[in-house]
This record gives sequence, C-alpha cells and structure tokens, in this order.
Amino acid sequence: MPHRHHILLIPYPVQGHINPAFQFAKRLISLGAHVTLSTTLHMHNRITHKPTLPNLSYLPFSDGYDDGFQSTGTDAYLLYTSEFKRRGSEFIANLILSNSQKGTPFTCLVYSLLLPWAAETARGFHLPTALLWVQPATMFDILYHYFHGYSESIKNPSVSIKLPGLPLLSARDLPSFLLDTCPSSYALMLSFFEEQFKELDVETNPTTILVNSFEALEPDALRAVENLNMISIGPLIPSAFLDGKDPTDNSFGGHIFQPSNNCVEWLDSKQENSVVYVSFGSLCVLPKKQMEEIARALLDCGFPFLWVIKEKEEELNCREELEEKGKIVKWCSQLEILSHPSLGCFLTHCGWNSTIESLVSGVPLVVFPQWADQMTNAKLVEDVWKIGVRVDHKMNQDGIVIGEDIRNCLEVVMGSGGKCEELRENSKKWKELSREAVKEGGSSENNLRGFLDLVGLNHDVDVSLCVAENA
Ligand SMILES: O=c1ccn([C@@H]2O[C@H](COP(=O)(O)OP(=O)(O)O[C@H]3O[C@H](CO)[C@@H](O)[C@H](O)[C@H]3O)[C@@H](O)[C@H]2O)c(=O)[nH]1
Repeated sequence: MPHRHHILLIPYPVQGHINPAFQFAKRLISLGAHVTLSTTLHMHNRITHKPTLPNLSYLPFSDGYDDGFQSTGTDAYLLYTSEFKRRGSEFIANLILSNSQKGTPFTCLVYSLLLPWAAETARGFHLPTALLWVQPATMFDILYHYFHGYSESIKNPSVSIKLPGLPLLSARDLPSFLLDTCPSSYALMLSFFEEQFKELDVETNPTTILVNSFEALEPDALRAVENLNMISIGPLIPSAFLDGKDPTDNSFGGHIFQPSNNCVEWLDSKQENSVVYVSFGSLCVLPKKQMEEIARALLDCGFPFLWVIKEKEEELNCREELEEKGKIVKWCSQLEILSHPSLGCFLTHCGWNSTIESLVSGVPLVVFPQWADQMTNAKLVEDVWKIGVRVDHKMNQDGIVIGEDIRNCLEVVMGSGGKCEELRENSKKWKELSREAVKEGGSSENNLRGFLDLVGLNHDVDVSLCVAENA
C-alpha cells in the first residue's frame, strides 16, 4: 500500500543543513509520514549515531568524492559542484522512477538550499517540491529582493537600505557575498544562490518554503514575499530541549566529529550562569591572530570557558594557560551545553543553527559574524530580538577584533548591569515563545500539519505517467 505522505528529503551535505533536516524528518514521521533521506555517501558515512525510526529510510548516493572533497582552488571546486549536480540529479531521477514502478511513489521532494537541481529533476516528473530554508526568513527575503529588482541598491547601500518587510539594514547587516566590496572569490556563492532563485521563479506549482523559524520571531519577514508560500515550521530542535514532549529525542542524531563526553560533568562543577561557551560552527576557520585575541579576552575576563577548537589549538601561544583556566574540546553536543544551568553566554559566529539553539535555550549571545547569513543573523540578534551584542563593530583595518573589545562585550553580557538584565529578560521571553510555536495548536505545529495535508492532496498525482517520457 503506497504511503500517503512519502517524502524524499535531500539536505545539502554539511552539518548546518543535516541537523535541521534530521529534525524535520522526525517531525514529519511523528505526524504519520514516511521519509527517505538521501545525502552524499561521504556525509552519510561521516555522520555517527544517525536516528533510526520505523518510517525513516536512508539512501545515500555517490557524488564521485566518497572520501570527501579536498579543495585545491576554484577550478577543483567547480568540478566538484558539477559532478555533485550531475550524479545527484541522476540519482534522484532513478529513485523517483523506481519508487513509482514499485508502487511506493514519492508525494513530495523537500530539498535544502543550494540544491536547485534537485527541484529541477523533480519537476521533470511533475513531483511537487518544497524548499527547506535552514536560515531565517529575513535572509530569504534579502536574497529574493536582490534577484528581483534591488540588486543595485543592495550591492552598495549608501547609508542603509529599506527592503519590503524588513528592518533598516546597513552594509554590515547584509550577506557579505552580495556586496560590491566582497572579494571576487565570493562570486561563486552568489551564482549558486542565483540558480536557486531562478529555479523558484520557473516553478509552476505553488512552491512552499518551509522556514526553520517561527511566527513570533519573524512575523513580517515571513510575509515579505507575496507570491511565494513561506511558512515557519521551526525551531527544528530535538524535543528534549524544546517542548520536552519526547525526552528520548535528545539529540539531532548526527555528528561529523566525535563529541567530547565529559563537558557536562565539567559544567556541573561550575556556578549558575558563570560559563562562557565559544564555538564558531562546523565550517569556519579563524585566522590564528584572531584566535589569539579571543584567547586573550577569555583569559583576561576571568570567567570559566568552554571553547570548541576544530583547528590545531596546540599552535596557540597561551595554550597551557587556556587549559588551566578553561576547557578546550574539538567538538561537543552543543545543545547539552547550551541548556546547562551553568551557561552564562555564547560567543558565536552566528550560524543560524547556533543562533536558534541559543535562543531556544534562553542563553544571551556575544556575536562575531564571519560571512554570509551570519551578518544578518547578528543584526537580528542585536537590534530586533535584543538578545546579544555584536563584537564586529570594533573590527580593525586588518579584519581583526582585539582581545580588549571582545572582553568588553563578554563583560556586558556576563555582568550585572542593566544591559545584562535586559538581555537575560529578552532571552527568557524568546525561549518561552519558541515553545509556544511548537506546542499542540502552535503556529509551527499547525503549519506543518497544513503542509502535510497539501502533500496528501498530491497523493493522487500519478508520477508513473511521466515514466515513459523520462525513461
Ligand atoms: O561543537 C559543536 C559545534 C557545533 N555543533 C552543531 O553544529 C551546528 C552548526 O551549525 P551553525 O551554527 O548553523 O553553523 P555552521 O556549521 O557554520 O553552518 C553553516 O550553515 C548554516 C545554515 O545554513 C548557516 O547559517 C551558517 O552561516 C553556515 O556557516 C549546530 O547545530 C551545532 O549544534 C555541535 O553539535 N557541536
């Protein structure tokens, strides 16, 4: 008997897309869907402790780089992306056909950003698609406006720019790769997003954009693009750290590095709200000079700290002093850290997952955005939700923020002044509102049910009709 909701889910193969995709799959399954999750063989093998659920199947595919892609320059990267696209599209086409022939057709393809070819392939079979947008709605809107008439004013905003449905944005609040001033090496990222938005333009079925955000967090941004159906279905966070309905759902279910297992014990030994947690996500590698400045700030401010360093920490000058005063790990279970009562603040690059995980945990932030959506996320954190402060206001001509300025920001958030209290109050408010969104009858819960109803209506679309024309 074919499943009424059989969803093919394709996340981009990086931790920041895989985590929300796992969580999205779990939510769909809890509402009665069957999900087939496909990513590259390399990512599939690298991720440990994947969730196992009765209605979740994994079907990885080869992108031709099963041992991982090692970048050796732009040409190599272009070759990699074209192979990924070619092999990925072929895999999806074969899968849609074979499932249809077996009598277990997919009813929808959900893909995360930067995979427009996945949607294009599905369209060839008249299979409905939805885009899982793993960044805030505000970021989607900025890009949408950029590709629909606003590129000139965004590239070079004179003072600040007012885009429909969004707060006033200055150059440093905009995704860095959109600006005229950004290095030419970023042009590739812009071209990937251009392809993504072109694909949405040619889509004839009304496409749903499923946003990992929630109604109260971005009410205007979720409505800023009139001709697309943008709905919030987040925050996509394991239940144990959110509504607590399912205490066994206590991790995303996948790590690209082995998490250190004694962090919680270490946190247990610290006082309430006393620890600074530092992490720059799964992709970003900071210059050594910047790492030294962060180290200086942490040592000088005197708060206990837990610092995730993927790079070679032995190269830091003050390594011994750091290990004496704080704890350094290569990777951790971030949600366990953020939800620990000892946590006082999170110094982060402001990747969207880290931002929303902190928000859900009620932990105020010191944000140090590096590029892309992180600049926009930092703007929202500081000026719209008012749950943190930005350190990059003080960046010098070499692109470095010195230790003293980082220390000042940490002291504002960790201190006892009015600003610190305001940040804590606001963090508490957003923590509560995030729970409202996912509870029974909450906005995200309703939106997800509505999306599945729509997918259910597509059940009768007979993909097999397209078999002949595509075979
Ligand atoms: O020690 C660690 C460090 C991180 N994480 C997890 O790794 C994820 C990191 O995601 P994110 O904070 O979004 O950072 P990136 O890995 O840098 O994510 C990329 O993808 C995001 C979603 O598109 C973008 O917002 C970012 O700018 C982009 O760099 C989060 O779920 C963390 O919980 C851990 O579990 N343990």
